[in-house]
Amino acid sequence: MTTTEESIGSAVGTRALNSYDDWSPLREIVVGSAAAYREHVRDLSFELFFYDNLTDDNPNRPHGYYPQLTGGTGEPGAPRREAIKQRYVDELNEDVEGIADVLSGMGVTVHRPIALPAQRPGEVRTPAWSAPVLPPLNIRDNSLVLGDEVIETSPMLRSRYFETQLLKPIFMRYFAGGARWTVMPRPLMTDQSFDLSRTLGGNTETVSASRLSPYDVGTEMMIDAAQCLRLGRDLVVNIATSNHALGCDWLERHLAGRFRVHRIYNLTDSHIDSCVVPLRPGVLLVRSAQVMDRLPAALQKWTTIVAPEPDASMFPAYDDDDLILTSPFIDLNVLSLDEHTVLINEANPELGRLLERHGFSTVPVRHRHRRLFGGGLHCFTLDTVRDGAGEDYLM
Ligand SMILES: NC(=[NH2+])NCCC[C@H](N)C(=O)O
Repeated sequence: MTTTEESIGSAVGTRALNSYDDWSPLREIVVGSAAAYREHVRDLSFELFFYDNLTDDNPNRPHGYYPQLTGGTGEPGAPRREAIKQRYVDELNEDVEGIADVLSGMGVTVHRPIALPAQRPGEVRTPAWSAPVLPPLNIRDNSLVLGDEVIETSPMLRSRYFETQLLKPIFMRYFAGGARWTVMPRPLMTDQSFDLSRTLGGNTETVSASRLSPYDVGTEMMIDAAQCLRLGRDLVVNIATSNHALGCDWLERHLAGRFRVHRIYNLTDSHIDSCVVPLRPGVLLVRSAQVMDRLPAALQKWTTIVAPEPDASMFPAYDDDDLILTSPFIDLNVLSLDEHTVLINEANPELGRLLERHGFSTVPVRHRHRRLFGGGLHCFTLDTVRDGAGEDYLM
């Protein structure tokens, strides 16, 4: 049954929060919501977060000026806003709802975030800045479920600063059922909070124009849950900036004695799940064989399945003014229902055949615009209950 409205405070119908890995039998999951998606707001945090995609994945757009740290046209600091075609939003909604139905049809309890109201999606406001709210679509990014605990991670995008508030009824229910519930320190997130070193040089201009604010405190911790690979009692964390490193310091101290944290550096700009996804103990789906060189030694012994080379024909054709926000490797961002069954994008049958050759069953689902909305099947889902425990898989 798809639960659209949670009865606040009641734990009835919800098992205890328990999710340590990406592969053990899935019982409960949150599926994101794209309702009221309208536009991209090109503020500093957006430009930095999508820097690699903006420069690498939009070949037909002029990209000599990313990131545009001055805030673009108009009043200094006012970010450029770019509308997203309504057809894409409608098709995305159709696909996400279809996937929620597939999951509940397979006996998984599906929870949904509070959907943004279409007419008044609202603003995020802090003393230092404001930004339009982004819908809670890629909910993998800001909530890290580690066993019986959910950690709301320190966000990196201003428009997502309070995204986890939209998961509140769900977290309240797990809390009522005994879960630990933790919020990482929230950054002040002024321009000066960001480590710009990855994005300096090359195509970058006007870095000196990043603005001063009375709320500047220097570099702050900012890290996404989607930078972490969950492997029972081990956590592999991808670090590409000093913002991430501070976030990882926090995670390591918070989890000491319960989980082992392994740092890896610059596997990718941030999220790890279009580079490597574990399919079962001992088996990793990877973007390329080189990914293995950056993983902890114990993981290098695991078998790898290298995802098929992406092919443009697997994606819809987009116009030059459609912003592409993922790499073409996004289809390896699969969701496992158990150690043998993997939800995959139906547009990538080659991946399906490859997984089947390795003994997996696949469930193909439609998700057309994953490149426009920054995430695949793993990104817009958050598994809250699986059977697995905090085992040591890295012995
Ligand atoms: N959890 C996520 N939102 N993951 C999406 C990762 C996409 C990745 N940045 C890419 O361009 O391939």
